[in-house]
Amino acid sequence: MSEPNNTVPSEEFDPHASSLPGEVEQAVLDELYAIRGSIDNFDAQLVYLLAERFKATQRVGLLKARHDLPPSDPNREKAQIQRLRSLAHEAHLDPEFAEKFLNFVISEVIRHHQNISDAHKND
Ligand SMILES: O=C(O)C(=O)C[C@]1(C(=O)O)C=C[C@@H](O)C=C1
Repeated sequence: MSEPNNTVPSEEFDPHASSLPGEVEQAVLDELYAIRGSIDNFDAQLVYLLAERFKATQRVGLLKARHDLPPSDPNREKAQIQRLRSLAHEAHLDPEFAEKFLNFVISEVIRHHQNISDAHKND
C-alpha cells in the first residue's frame, strides 16, 4: 500500500546509502561515511532549528493578521540581511550565500503570513 504524501516515509534512513561502493577502496568509504555522519547530524539540527524559527514566525503572522499589519517589513529585512552578512563573514561563510538563504526563508515566511492574513479576513 502506498503512503499518503504528507506522512514521514516508514523506510529507515540508511546512513550508508551511496552510489560509490565498488568504485573506491573500503578505507576511503569508511572515511566518507564518518564525515557524512557529521553532515547528517547537522542536517537534522538544521531541520529542528528551521522548525523552531517557523514556529516563531507563525506567531508573528497571527499578530500581524490580528492587527492588520503588512506581511513584510522591508526595513527589518535590510537590518537582518546586514547582520547575517556580517556574521557570515566572521564565520568564513560566503555572505552572498547567507543573504540568499535568508531571503529564501523570509519569502516563505511572507507567503505563510499572507495565507494567515487571508484566512483571518475570511473568518
Ligand atoms: O519580523 C517580522 O515582522 C516578520 O514577519 C518575520 C520576518 C522573518 O522571517 O524574519 C519575515 C518577514 C518580514 O519582512 C521580516 C522578518
